[in-house]
Amino acid sequence: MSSSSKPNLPVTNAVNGPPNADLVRERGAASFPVRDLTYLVYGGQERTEHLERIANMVASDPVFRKTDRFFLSRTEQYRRSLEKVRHYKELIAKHNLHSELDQQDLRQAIDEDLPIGLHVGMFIPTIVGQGTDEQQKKWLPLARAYKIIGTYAQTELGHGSFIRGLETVATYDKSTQEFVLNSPTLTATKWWPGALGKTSTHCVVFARLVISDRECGVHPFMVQLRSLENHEPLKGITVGDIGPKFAYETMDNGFLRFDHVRIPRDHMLMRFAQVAADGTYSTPPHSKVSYATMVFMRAYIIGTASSTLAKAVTIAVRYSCVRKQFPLRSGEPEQQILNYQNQQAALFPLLATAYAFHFTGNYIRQMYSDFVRGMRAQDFSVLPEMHATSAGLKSLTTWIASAGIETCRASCGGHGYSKLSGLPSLYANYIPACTYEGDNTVMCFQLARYLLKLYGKAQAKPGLRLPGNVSYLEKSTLLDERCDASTEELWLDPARQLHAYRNRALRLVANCANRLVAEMQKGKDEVLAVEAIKSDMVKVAKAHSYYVVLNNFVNAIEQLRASGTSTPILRVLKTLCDLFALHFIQADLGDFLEYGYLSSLHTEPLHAQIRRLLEAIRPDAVALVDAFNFTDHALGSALGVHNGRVYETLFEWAQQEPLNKTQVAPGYHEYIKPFLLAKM
Ligand SMILES: CC(C)(COP(=O)(O)OP(=O)(O)OC[C@H]1O[C@@H](n2cnc3c(N)ncnc32)[C@H](O)[C@@H]1OP(=O)(O)O)[C@@H](O)C(=O)NCCC(=O)NCCSC(=O)CCCCCCCCCCCCCCC(=O)O
Ligand SMILES: Cc1cc2nc3c(=O)[nH]c(=O)nc-3n(C[C@H](O)[C@H](O)[C@H](O)COP(=O)(O)OP(=O)(O)OC[C@H]3O[C@@H](n4cnc5c(N)ncnc54)[C@H](O)[C@@H]3O)c2cc1C
Repeated sequence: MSSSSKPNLPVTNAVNGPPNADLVRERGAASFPVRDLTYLVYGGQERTEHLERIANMVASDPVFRKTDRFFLSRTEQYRRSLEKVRHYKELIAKHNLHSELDQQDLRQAIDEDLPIGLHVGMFIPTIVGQGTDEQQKKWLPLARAYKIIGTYAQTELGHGSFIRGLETVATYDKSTQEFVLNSPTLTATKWWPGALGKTSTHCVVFARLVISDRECGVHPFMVQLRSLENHEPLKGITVGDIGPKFAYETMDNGFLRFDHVRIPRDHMLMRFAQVAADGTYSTPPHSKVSYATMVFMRAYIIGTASSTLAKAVTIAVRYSCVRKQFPLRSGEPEQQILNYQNQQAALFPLLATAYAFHFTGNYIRQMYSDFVRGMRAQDFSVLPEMHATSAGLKSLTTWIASAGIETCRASCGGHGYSKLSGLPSLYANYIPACTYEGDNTVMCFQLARYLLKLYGKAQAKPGLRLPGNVSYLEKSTLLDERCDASTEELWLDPARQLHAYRNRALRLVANCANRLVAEMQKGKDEVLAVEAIKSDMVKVAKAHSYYVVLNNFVNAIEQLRASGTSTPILRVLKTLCDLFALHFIQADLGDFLEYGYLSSLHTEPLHAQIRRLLEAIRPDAVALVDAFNFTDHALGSALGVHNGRVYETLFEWAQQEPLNKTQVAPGYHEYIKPFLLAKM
């Protein structure tokens, strides 16, 4: 079956001409209507078409071009991203894109780490989440109109993960009703906040509140950094860019120091904790409520893992259909490299994962909006589950997506190493997601700690009912159960797949809990006992998060079946879900073998079934990446162009290399000529 209708996307940046014949053939052979899968991914036909209109507008606008980015200096890249911000604002006005969703769609289509990312992603959400109604009334209209530009300044030179260790101080001065912000040490310098260095006029600063020598913990404060007239830093403020990074060149990550800077009392964001004029402090209803913006951002990051990985896979799969190496037998035509099993084994599990993470993103969005609804009604009961689940999923998804991009790059051979493939910058710009918004390992401890607590409670109180995704912790009898998937067919049963993931997670939690007790029996207190099981805690968090991802994928397919989704789409999603489930068992086989859950009786059919799934996906591979519907602009890759004119595009883009501006190399006269022409 061919696609039901053609995607309405322009082929920008790629070299025009007849499309690559192999890609055309692959597209014609898809077993499902590609367009319908696109609608499913983006939430329906109307929404897809709306996104396409915005994507087309961006892709055809020269201000948003990306093809020159590799040839610009850091400063030029920063300037270009500011130019894009200005143009983004012009387009909002010109096309009446005043809703938040429209603006988000436009930013996503621009597809660059713009220096307003923190403004919309953390500054505004912190005002919304932590500001009183009056504070919101004062700052939100200014922020939304970009009359002020803000960021989120929490991390310091000396501390990032350990928030309670932050050193910036906000001392309340009752006599003037002001807070005095100060950076008492070098390590108190704010360091890393995006757009802090050169762009922001304001920021939310996290500082330890001190009232009459009493420490009241870390709280958020609104601080103006730069003049709104001439952008000069205000008195007492030292601010600048932190210098070269692994990538992320368009973003001015910054440093910031305060020398006794005074701000009015109503500049502390006081929705949950308050300081009265006389210095009376009212504690927040939950001690971690001021961390809520981070939870929001982690949920957002989980949502973007799918699209980022999907981009890398789209590039690698399309290229692998165009690229040919070796005939199988002499005299035969050369093979598309995607026909090789090893290439499929590298790329198809990542394709399956990109779809799996799509449903994880939907799940966490839903969980987050339930949590916000609760918070508005002063109900913080969901916070621990929300925090733990998002911390674990943020870690698992960003780790897999980062490693996956690199796998895609390596799968493109030499051309993958060219920046023109788009993959090196995709990787370099994405990997900090494993660090920012909570170092992944540190985040895993949070989830593991939550699971260990619940497991302990369930052990102590048989019959206790735990919430959905963690309810397996109640069932210690599960530990005695073994896998019974002794045929290839049985491995396709979602109940058996989920059983394996649940069993592994429970085993690791139980094992960790036992080790904790054993360490304490050896004489360690709880703190030191936890230190002795930390690497196991990371495994626990990952195992649980894998289970959550698979459970959501399985549930999503069931819901789609119930809502009448067509058989060809259900079939292909089920194949992807199976591959996701079986691949990650294969990848962590040791976990399952170690406790005798699996034996070679099960592993042989497991491996065989995975090979069959790779074969089943092969004819649909191009259609499955096409369904993500990326424009050439979004991919920014000569290897991933929709029309498959890979070599033509690579050749043309390489001509832009500044070294090619002259036939004779710069430096020839000084450095090459002397030895070439030297007498022997
Ligand atoms: C969690 C910590 C590691 C530890 O915190 P503490 O030391 O304070 O706590 P304890 O370990 O003692 O735990 C006590 C207790 O509290 C629980 N807890 C902890 N945190 C939370 C929480 N958040 N919610 C609920 N509960 C919490 C904990 O579990 C314990 O419970 P029990 O006692 O019951 O066991 C903490 O210190 C921490 O979070 N550290 C990590 C620091 C961090 O994440 N920093 C982030 C800085 S900001 C940043 O990095 C920004 C990066 C942004 C990068 C740019 C992104 C791209 C821009 C995109 C823009 C998107 C725009 C949006 C889209 C668009 O519109 O375009
Ligand atoms: C590109 C980028 C953008 C950023 N943007 C912002 C921003 O806008 N605003 C902002 O405030 N911050 C920002 N940050 C900072 C970021 O949030 C922190 O770097 C991050 O939270 C990690 O903290 P850290 O640097 O202190 O790491 P560290 O905690 O020093 O981690 C170093 C190592 O120590 C390990 N470790 C730490 N604690 C423990 C422990 N208790 N037990 C065992 N191991 C441990 C970690 O696992 C890691 O391997 C950004 C960072 C980057 C890279």
